[in-house]
Amino acid sequence: MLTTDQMRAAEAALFDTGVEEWALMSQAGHGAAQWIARLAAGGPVTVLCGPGHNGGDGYVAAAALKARGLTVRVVAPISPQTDLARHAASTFEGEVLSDGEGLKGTVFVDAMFGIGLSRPLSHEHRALIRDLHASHERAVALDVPSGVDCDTGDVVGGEGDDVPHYALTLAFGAWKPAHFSGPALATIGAARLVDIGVPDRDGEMRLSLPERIAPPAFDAHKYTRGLVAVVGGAMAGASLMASRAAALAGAGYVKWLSEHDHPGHPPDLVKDNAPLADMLGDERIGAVLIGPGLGRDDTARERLEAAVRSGHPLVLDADALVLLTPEILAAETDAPILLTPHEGELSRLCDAFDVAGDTKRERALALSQASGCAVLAKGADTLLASGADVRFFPPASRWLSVAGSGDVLAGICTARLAATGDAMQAACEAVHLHGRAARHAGAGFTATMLAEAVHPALEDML
Ligand SMILES: NC(=O)C1=CN([C@@H]2O[C@H](COP(=O)(O)OP(=O)(O)OC[C@H]3O[C@@H](n4cnc5c(N)ncnc54)[C@H](O)[C@@H]3O)[C@@H](O)[C@H]2O)[C@@H](O)CC1
Ligand SMILES: [K+]
Repeated sequence: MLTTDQMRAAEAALFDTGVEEWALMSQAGHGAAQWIARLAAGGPVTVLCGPGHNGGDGYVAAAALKARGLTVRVVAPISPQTDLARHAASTFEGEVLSDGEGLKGTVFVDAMFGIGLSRPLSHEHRALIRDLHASHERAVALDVPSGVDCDTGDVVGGEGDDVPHYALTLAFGAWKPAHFSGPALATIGAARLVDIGVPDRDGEMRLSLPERIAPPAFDAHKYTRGLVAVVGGAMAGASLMASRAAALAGAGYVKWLSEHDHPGHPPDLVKDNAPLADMLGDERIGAVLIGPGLGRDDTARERLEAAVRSGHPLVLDADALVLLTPEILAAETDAPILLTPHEGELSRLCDAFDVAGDTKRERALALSQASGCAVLAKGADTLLASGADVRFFPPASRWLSVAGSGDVLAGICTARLAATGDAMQAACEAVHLHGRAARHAGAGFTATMLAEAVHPALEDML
């Protein structure tokens, strides 16, 4: 995944090796045409071409679609402004209109602006896009929906609903942050990457895709598979649900360290209510979760301090994130710590650690660097920051926006942390397991149902 500046640098590096600009544009346009042809299924296509190279890609796609025998019209409210874009336009031998008056068709292709967008869309351009969107059955955006800032996913000078919804967005050469984060997520639709020959380097920002989870080793026993300790608090239900999710996410043994009882306590979950510091002294513990249902009073703070002092790998969620301060973390050892804040908790933590950022990515990175912890910033556009690295995730089921969903995720994170010993790997595996579990749980599920669905999700990922 590349920012606009990194994308331009990657292209420049390719040109330095002798690759022609036209070769890139040609690959982008032809690659796009293949996708558009599928969506058009023989129906008419209208391509809205802008003045720059995004428009150039549009002309190339239009010519390729026409060569396939489709009816293709180009709408170009601004003529091409560079030699390359003019050359691309010259390859399209069909009808070029200056407005979209009365046009109807199957697919509307938005090739107005890409990474070169430099100011808000004019009212005329916004209206043109809206009208073409309405008069076609499906819409495809080339690189990004026009009007979206590639680096942030913000709508430049507008709100999320100023940009219509696209069935498909075709990213050229590399993902941009806008494809997986920010308000643009509501408009992007399915995102697909079109290869234009930009090499895949091991960059700091990447899209995380599900990888196989390692099954237990042949000589595994419950402790080597991961002993998870879930610290409970005043509201026992939340930590109980997290314990259940941890157990189904592959932990060998889950201990519920709770002073309170709960009627839903299953027989296969060991509960221990000896003094917390004693219980956390168990060397065999692979990872500790604290936060769900913890409470925010002095007792809760003492339990959090004991968990941090224990030196075990940690997942801090919910109330633990409300209580956390740099002073509490000062007791930290070298053990990995994963913070799992939602947007409100992330803001609070940024205040507590005295860091700031314009975007969620920048805030999560700043918090990770200030705290030394990995930061899994949850939400519709979940992302993970660790040191300088950022991982984005494909969008998950919207039904995950239910109370207790975060407790389940925290439980899964802790099981994976106990199994892998690596906060970044654990968080990536957990996000995919959580998303997969939501698919198994279907629609309108509760958090308890989601926790149970972690079981078939794990099987999918083996
Ligand atoms: N360099 C290349 O050869 C390649 C370029 N590619 C395509 O080229 C795009 C980037 O091309 P450009 O750098 O030309 O940028 P764009 O085509 O995104 O837009 C730049 C043009 O739009 C104008 N503009 C920007 N914002 C405007 C606004 N709000 N209202 C009116 N005019 C506005 C600028 O003055 C400029 O003429 C990528 O998104 C991608 O689609 C890729 O296909 C890869 C290859
Ligand atoms: K576009």
